[in-house]
Amino acid sequence: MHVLVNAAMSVDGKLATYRREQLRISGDADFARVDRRRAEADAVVVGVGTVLADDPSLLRFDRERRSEIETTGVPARVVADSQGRTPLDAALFSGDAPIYLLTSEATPPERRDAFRDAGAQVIVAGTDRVDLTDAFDTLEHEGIERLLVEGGGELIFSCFEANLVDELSVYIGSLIIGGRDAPTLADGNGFLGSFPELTLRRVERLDDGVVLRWRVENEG
Ligand SMILES: NC(=O)C1=CN([C@@H]2O[C@H](COP(=O)(O)OP(=O)(O)OC[C@H]3O[C@@H](n4cnc5c(N)ncnc54)[C@H](OP(=O)(O)O)[C@@H]3O)[C@@H](O)[C@H]2O)C=CC1
Ligand SMILES: Nc1nc(O)c(N)c(N[C@@H]2O[C@H](COP(=O)(O)O)[C@@H](O)[C@H]2O)n1
Repeated sequence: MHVLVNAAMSVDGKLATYRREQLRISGDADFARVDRRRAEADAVVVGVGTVLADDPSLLRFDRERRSEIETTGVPARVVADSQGRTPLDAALFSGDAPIYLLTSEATPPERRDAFRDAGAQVIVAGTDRVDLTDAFDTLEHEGIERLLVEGGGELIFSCFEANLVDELSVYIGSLIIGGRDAPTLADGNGFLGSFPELTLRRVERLDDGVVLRWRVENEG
């Protein structure tokens, strides 16, 4: 499986304000670039924090790009949600794209059934928190080869921590958001001593910002 993390952040590294409300950081050209990345993906994944904050549908993608790469259908939508906090009326449950709920044993069986009834395929990996390595393996067995991780900061950190990321692209918008409690590109507990190693591959000016793309030098 190839895992690309893509997000938009301010100059000071924030994904949103301290209120954790959805914020438009990308300009039109960058949103068009994101649509192309989604079109190239088999699935797009977000954390439940993003679902609760943004209620994304994740259905926007460049259909022409998708047909150019001869991929049919709609990219699947995936949520990492250890305790089953995703609302059953979330926008993710609308539309035809397949939905995967990655969860843990902490979600009661009846709640898992409710997600199935709402149309999701439920993947249980981990005891208290989603074990992303196991969950991504299961997605791969389901035929997902190209996975786009959109955030937020907690999920992105965990993907790096589990050594699951192959590429990172970040749009840096020309604004300062500030706030010690605002989500950043990689939150979690933070690394100490051993940091993920990145190689800068591309720098592109877009809208009033810049897109940077790195390859991640994974261990092993
Ligand atoms: N600018 C941008 O490009 C983007 C911005 N955002 C913004 O980011 C903010 C949300 O980010 P954030 O609060 O970090 O939330 P996330 O979307 O990263 O979701 C985090 C939650 O996911 C659940 N989760 C399940 N398994 C794992 C795991 N293994 N590792 C980490 N998390 C896991 C956890 O909740 P639980 O334990 O209950 O399962 C956790 O609290 C919003 O403000 C949103 O607008 C989001 C995406 C892109
Ligand atoms: N690339 C990017 N730039 C921004 O400025 C953003 N706010 C986001 N947010 C992500 O897009 C999701 C919403 O997508 P849809 O409206 O459903 O198409 C949101 O949940 C974040 O993951 N991304």
